[in-house]
Amino acid sequence: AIGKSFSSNDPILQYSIKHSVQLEQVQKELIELTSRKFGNVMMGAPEVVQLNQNLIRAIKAKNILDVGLFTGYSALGAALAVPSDGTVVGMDVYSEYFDQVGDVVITDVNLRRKIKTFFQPAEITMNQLIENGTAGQWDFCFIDADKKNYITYFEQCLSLLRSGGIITIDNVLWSGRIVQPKDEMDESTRAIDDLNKLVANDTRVFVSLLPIADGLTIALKK
Ligand SMILES: C[S@@+](CC[C@H](N)C(=O)[O-])C[C@H]1O[C@@H](n2cnc3c(N)ncnc32)[C@H](O)[C@@H]1O
Repeated sequence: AIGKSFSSNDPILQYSIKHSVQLEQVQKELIELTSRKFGNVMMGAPEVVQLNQNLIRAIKAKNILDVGLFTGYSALGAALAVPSDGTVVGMDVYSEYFDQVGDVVITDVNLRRKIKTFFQPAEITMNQLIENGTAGQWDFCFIDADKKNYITYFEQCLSLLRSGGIITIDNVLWSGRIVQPKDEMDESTRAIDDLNKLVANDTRVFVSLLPIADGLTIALKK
């Protein structure tokens, strides 16, 4: 039953969603406008974003990195879960998606001001955060951008996180393509497989790989 709840009719998955996912009005509006303008293929699954929110609440996270902003669904979830002085750094190479959706539906100023956007390659933004002396000061990081840079993002997030902070990584099962023979994999599949192998053997983190949605890894920094 691997797949996002948006695109799978699996009855057990739909039962799980029906008995757990709770969306605020602003999240429903963001999903609706994203689907209408850009489709929902790139959008984070509600079950993943809500799990992120619950992890954020559990560790009392305040400072969040959102690697792959798109229209803002995962960033909005994080902004709803952090306290009023929390910050969510949203990173994307394109501003159009967020300009046309997140910025339109997130009208509550207290919510909107928590989200800071950086429209350039995420690798550059995170290098700047490291150069600015904020390594070790971030609480939670969601990696959901271009797959070929996943190992780079994992290393940067690990530098930026405090001990006890959490990284979640989306699409680690890549619609099941992850179990193909290595020589049949395309560049993205290979990059995700390389990351999965690295994380599984990484003594700097405690790890879980959950087969929910398109596969989600949870890595807790020791
Ligand atoms: C799967 S979408 C993110 C979905 C989002 N997290 C959500 O919950 O809806 C991936 C995003 O990564 C962005 N992206 C691609 N390459 C990037 C890069 N080098 N740096 C930052 N963002 C990038 C894409 O433009 C796209 O908007």
